[in-house]
Amino acid sequence: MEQLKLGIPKGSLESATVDLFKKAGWQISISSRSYFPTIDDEEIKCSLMRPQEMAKYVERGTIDVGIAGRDWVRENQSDVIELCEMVYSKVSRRPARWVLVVNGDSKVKGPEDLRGATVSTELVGFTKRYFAERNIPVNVEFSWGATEAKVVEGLCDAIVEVTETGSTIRANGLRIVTELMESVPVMVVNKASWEDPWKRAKIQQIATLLQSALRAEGMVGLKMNAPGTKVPAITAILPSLNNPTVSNLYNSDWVSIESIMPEQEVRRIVPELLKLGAEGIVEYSLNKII
Ligand SMILES: Nc1ncnc2c1ncn2[C@@H]1O[C@H](COP(=O)(O)OP(=O)(O)OP(=O)(O)O)[C@@H](O)[C@H]1O
Ligand SMILES: O=P(O)(O)OC[C@H]1O[C@H](OP(=O)(O)OP(=O)(O)O)[C@H](O)[C@@H]1O
Ligand SMILES: [Mg+2]
Repeated sequence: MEQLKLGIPKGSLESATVDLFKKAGWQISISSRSYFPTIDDEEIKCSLMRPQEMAKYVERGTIDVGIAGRDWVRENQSDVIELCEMVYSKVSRRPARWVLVVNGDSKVKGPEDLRGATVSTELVGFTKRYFAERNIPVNVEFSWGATEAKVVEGLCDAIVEVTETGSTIRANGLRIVTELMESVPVMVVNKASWEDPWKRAKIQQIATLLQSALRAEGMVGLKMNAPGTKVPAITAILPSLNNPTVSNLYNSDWVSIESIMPEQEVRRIVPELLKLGAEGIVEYSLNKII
């Protein structure tokens, strides 16, 4: 039987990725010391890999497809297909940002003020390219982690670090000078695997379902009954993906109206719907929007 080799990012994105697969319809279980998670789909074989190395293994064909932050895919400059992006992070649904950071009391206003300075980061290649493109000579030093502490301790003049909520930067009394790049998880595919019809179909199945699970987040369905005469007024104010669905109620001049919308719109729209004569309003949650 054919099998698709799939790389799951170990570390910051690990549990968010497993949660997303669950919403998409696959149960992945990771036992504590094994690097080969089990998945309830015999057509897939999972491996846990560091996102820093994911694109390299995809390029070589060790795995067919992997999920890793775009930051590390760029850093590696690997020859892979970046099939799609998926906007999720460690704790939120916002992109992670790589930022240039200095001490709160530093006088640095922009990257140009860092001529001759030492910049510490895990993302060495990208950071070197960033300063070189701007003709700013800096000494970029590789950091194994806990990078924020280095600028606090005076081991460097600035750092380039990833931030999501900003709480690490705040907790260390640091200041963002500028943003260098936004990063979201991307699905990267081996070029030969993409030419294999079976693998391509399987990869597309996974990508579609992951995307549709993400798309459904924060969205709800709203359904109501209303007098037929009110359809123009109600549909005019009702948010929807395309257009609301309107269907006839049996033996009645009332209709049923149904629409998909962001959950936060509901509290605004319900009083207006009631004013327009809607009744029996039902809100329901969605698993996927395909
Ligand atoms: N706090 C965060 N919020 C959102 N994304 C993050 C966060 N930290 C890391 N990432 C993303 O996760 C991926 C891996 O990050 P990173 O290189 O920091 O490794 P890690 O998984 O956090 O492991 P480690 O604990 O060694 O730092 C990157 O693509 C990065 O953009
Ligand atoms: O803006 P925030 O939400 O505070 O996130 C930023 C922090 O998250 C990452 O650390 P991680 O959790 O990967 O721990 P690490 O020190 O092991 O890298 C990153 O290296 C920052 O330190
Ligand atoms: Mg980290």
